Parts: sequence; C-alpha cells; structure tokens
Amino acid sequence: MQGKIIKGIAGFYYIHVSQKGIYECKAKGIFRNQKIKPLVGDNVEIEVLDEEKKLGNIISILPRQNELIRPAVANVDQALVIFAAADPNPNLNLLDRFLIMMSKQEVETYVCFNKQDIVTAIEQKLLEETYRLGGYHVIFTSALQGEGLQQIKDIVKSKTTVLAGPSGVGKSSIINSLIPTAQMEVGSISEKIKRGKHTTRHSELFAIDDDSFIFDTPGFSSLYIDNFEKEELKSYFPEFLPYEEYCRFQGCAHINEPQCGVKQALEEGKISKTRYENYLLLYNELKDKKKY
Ligand SMILES: Nc1nc2c(ncn2[C@@H]2O[C@H](COP(=O)(O)OP(=O)(O)OP(=O)(O)O)[C@@H](O)[C@H]2O)c(=O)[nH]1
Ligand SMILES: [Zn+2]
Repeated sequence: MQGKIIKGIAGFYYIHVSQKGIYECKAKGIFRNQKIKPLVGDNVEIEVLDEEKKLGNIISILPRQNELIRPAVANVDQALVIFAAADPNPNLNLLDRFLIMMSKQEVETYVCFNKQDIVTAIEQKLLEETYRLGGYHVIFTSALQGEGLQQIKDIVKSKTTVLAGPSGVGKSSIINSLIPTAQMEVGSISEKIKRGKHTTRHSELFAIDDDSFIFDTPGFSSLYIDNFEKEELKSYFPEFLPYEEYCRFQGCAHINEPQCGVKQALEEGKISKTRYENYLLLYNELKDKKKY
C-alpha cells in the first residue's frame, strides 16, 4: 500500500493513505536497505500490521522529485509565502530572504499579501509591482472578507505546497478557509502523538484532499542566508538583469562601482528601492561572514 509521510516524530512516521486514513509506522530496515532517512513529503510503500489500530511499517521510499534542506521536506511542487499587507507591516527583508532560499532550491514561489482590506489601492500597487518586477506571482487576499481565496485554492490544488509566513498575518484564517477538514486532521494526528511526551512543534503536511498537501513551515521569524557566495546574490534579484549590460565592469556587484546600470535604473525608479536595499543588506551580511 502506498502513502505519503505527513509527519515524523521520535522514530514514528504518520502516513496519509488515500481513502484510508493515517497509519502510524516505523521505518524498519530503510536505513539499511536504502541508506536514506525518510522525510516528511516522501511517498512510501507500507505494510499494514494492524488495520484496526492503523499501524504498519515503511518498507520502501519511492524516488523523490526533489528534497529541500530548509525546510526539510521532499516532493515539493511550489511555495506560498503569506504576509499581511499591513498590521503587522510586512517585513520585506524577511520576505526576500525566504524568496532567495526557495529560489536557490529551485522552488517556484507565490507571494500572498493578506489583509488587503486595510490598505489603500496605492499601497497595494506598490507591493504588487515590487514583487512582480522580481519575477514572482503576487496575489492579494482578505481572509476577513473572503476575498481572493479562490486564487489560493487554485494554486494549491493537486500540489504539495510549502506554506510560510510570520505570526499574525492571517495564515491560520486562510488555511482554515481552504480546508474545513484541517482542524479535524490536526486533531486526529495529535491524538496519536499525545501518547508520546514530545510537545515541541514539528513540521507536518496537511492533506487538503487526496492529492493536495500543505507543508506548514515552522520557525519563520528569522532566516539566515548561508551556503552562499556574495557574488551569487545578484542572480536572485532577476529585476537587475536587464540593466546589467549597462554596467561598465564585468562582474559588477552594483554597489560601489562607477557607471553601474543597476544603480542608474534604481535612480530612475525602474528598480524597487526596497529590493535594492535588501540586496545591499544581504550582500554585506555575506561579506562580513566571510571574515571569520
Ligand atoms: N483586517 C483583516 N484582518 C485579518 C485578516 N485575516 C486575518 N485577520 C486577523 O488577523 C489576526 C491574526 O489572524 P490569524 O489567522 O490568527 O493569523 P496567523 O498568521 O495564523 O497568526 P498566528 O496564529 O499567530 O500564527 C486575527 O485577529 C484575524 O482576525 C484579513 O484579511 N483582514
Ligand atoms: Zn552594476
């Protein structure tokens, strides 16, 4: 029988099996036979030991479509990052860090600004342009007024989506509006987990339906960009690209160099000031790290 790992905790894996429910499994022999550790998101073959108690063993891991390191999850199709357009004001530096992290792992990302109802059309347009120029799909929602939620439904349909966003932006409101069964499922998983003494928050997949999953990313308050050369950073700001041919120096970092096409475009308002400032900040962060 095949299913998907939706949670792993203390040597137990919780496997979502279409039409059947959730099985609690151990991964006997997997390390030995396949030399890989099961990840949340893995599609696996299980043998059922007790159908009534929904217990079993993972016997093999099916080939992975991809494997993210941060967050640790397999078979991801895309990411959706949610910020509030206001209240709390979006921390765009944190947003850019997330976008870079996903882009480095080759995961396509949708940017959602919730609480559309409390910003002006002008504020909305500014946010929209900033990220559209950066090559992202930008959507606006109001979970409160039920606006834009169909777009999110369409995006997550039949996909596995990494969902991220800081606290207080309306993430729970959005998830709950999408998945009336979400609370139910969470409940049934936590019932099983209560038996263990582990209470810390673990990452897990929520099944929206049989082939749509959401991976709720924990710990989003700070993201550290590492394993990165500062020279590489500019390629994660695709809106710079059209202006780089006007830079005098090849390999221009667009910082202190004279005759820089990117800085010129910035002055002319063709590149977002916020995005450029975040670039500078991250560049210096990477530069300083190298000194140690
Ligand atoms: N004005 C407005 N308020 C919203 C909207 N969506 C959510 N809120 C409010 O924002 C607050 C936070 O919403 P939650 O859904 O709990 O946000 P969260 O991101 O899950 O926050 P945590 O539970 O802290 O992770 C609540 O008071 C909601 O009523 C929206 O679209 N517009
Ligand atoms: Zn330049």
